[in-house]
Order: sequence, then structure tokens, then C-alpha cells
Amino acid sequence: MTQLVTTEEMQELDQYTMATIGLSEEVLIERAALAALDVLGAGAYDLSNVLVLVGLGNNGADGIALARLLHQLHIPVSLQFVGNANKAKPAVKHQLQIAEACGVPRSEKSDFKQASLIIDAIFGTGLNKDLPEGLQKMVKAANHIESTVVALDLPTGVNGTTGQIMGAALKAKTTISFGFTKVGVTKNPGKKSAGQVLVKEIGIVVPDDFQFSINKQ
Ligand SMILES: NC(=O)C1=CN([C@@H]2O[C@H](COP(=O)(O)OP(=O)(O)OC[C@H]3O[C@@H](n4cnc5c(N)ncnc54)[C@H](O)[C@@H]3O)[C@@H](O)[C@H]2O)[C@@H](O)CC1
Ligand SMILES: [K+]
Repeated sequence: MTQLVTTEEMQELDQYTMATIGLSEEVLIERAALAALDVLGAGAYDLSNVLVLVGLGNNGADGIALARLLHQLHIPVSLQFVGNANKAKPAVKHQLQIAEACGVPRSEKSDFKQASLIIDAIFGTGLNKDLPEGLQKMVKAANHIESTVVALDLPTGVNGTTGQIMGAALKAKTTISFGFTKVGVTKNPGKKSAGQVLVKEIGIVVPDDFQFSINKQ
């Protein structure tokens, strides 16, 4: 049985886990990255040249932590920021400091064709409006060359609640849902962008009296 959540419910559960239970944001990010590493390590992906596309929110922080874990396993990986890294959330800046201290390479502008695997860590549950035009172009270009994409939590551009495409969406081979599957990846057109959806436990705690808006399926 799968429990689906809206992005609002997921945000509420993230907050409860951090503010009430006391698990730190950093622990959740590390667990998300370890969960993704688990999926990548299972052997179904070409890890000869991994490119992690990083956004300015916590989805990006998950991506940077994953890049560090890959780098420490001597897997060729580089990070590319989408947007101005100076405007990133504190968790992203912190992950970036750690990644830089570990020597994770950063690329400014990558040729997607060169990447054996693209990790989508641009937007997750925080997406609340259409992608900026420049990013829509980038997403369309990546989809056009049919690179293999693994999306962290949600494919960038998919509304996690409605399944709507917010201007454009990266087409993933696999989407790794952290904690719970977001209902948007079960509804078209979001479903098509998500590919195979896997759910990974990261330590999210659900209050006893929490009412999910969607019944288990
Ligand atoms: N405690 C947490 O919040 C956790 C979050 N996690 C990860 O963090 C993600 C959610 O992180 P965030 O809430 O930081 O959000 P995102 O990283 O999805 O997005 C970043 C921010 O971009 C802004 N934004 C939204 N739509 C935009 C648009 N179209 N153009 C420009 N800017 C836009 C919003 O301010 C949003 O907060 C999850 O999907 C998951 O991957 C996990 O690390 C687990 C713990
Ligand atoms: K993503």
C-alpha cells in the first residue's frame, strides 16, 4: 500500500520532523542523499560521468550532498548550479562548503551530451510557479537529447500536487521520492515526466493524529 501526499502535506511533515521531533535539516539532507546513492549504486545506471544540476533550495542541497558521496566513492561527478548560487538557501551554501572542502568539481556550463547520467536536483516540493524562461529552454534541450535523468524527489517542473507541468519539465527515467510519493507524479502529465517512481525512507515522522488527504492506495 502506498501513501500519497500533496506537497503541502510533505512540507508539513518535514517541518514536524525538524521542529517538533528535533531531527536536523542536515540529517534529512544526508539521508536523502544516501537514499539516492543506494538507488544509483544498484547498477542500473552508467556512472562514468555524472552531472548534478543543482537549484537554490533544499532539493539542490540533496543534490550537492549526493555529489559529495559519489565523489568520495571516486565516481566522476560534477556540480552545475542553475541560478545564482549566492542567492541559495543556507542549507545549500552549507552543503556547497562541504563539497568544496572535499574537492567536488563544479562546472559552469556543461554539455549534457557528455554526461552519462544527469541528476535533477533543481526543484522539488518548493516549486510554486512556472520555471523561469531560461530554465524552460534548458529543460527542453535536455529532453531533446534524451539524456538519462534521475530526479530527486520530483522531476523539475512537475507540480507535486496536481501533476501539472509548470512551463516545462525534465523527463526522468527514475524519480526517487523522499519519505512519500508526491501525488503529482501519479497524475498525467507529471506521471509521464517521472518515469519509474521509487520511494525511499529518510526518517520523516508522522504525528499520530495526522490526516492524509488521500487514502492509501
Ligand atoms: N526539511 C526539508 O525541507 C527537507 C527537504 N528536502 C528536499 O528539499 C526539497 C524542498 O526544498 P525547498 O522547500 O527548499 O524547495 P525547492 O528546492 O523545491 O525550491 C527552492 C525554492 O525556489 C523557489 N521557487 C519555487 N518555484 C520557483 C520558480 N518557478 N522559479 C524560481 N524560484 C522558485 C521557492 O522559494 C522554493 O522554496 C524537497 O523536494 C526535498 O528534495 C529533503 O532534503 C528532506 C528534508
Ligand atoms: K528535482
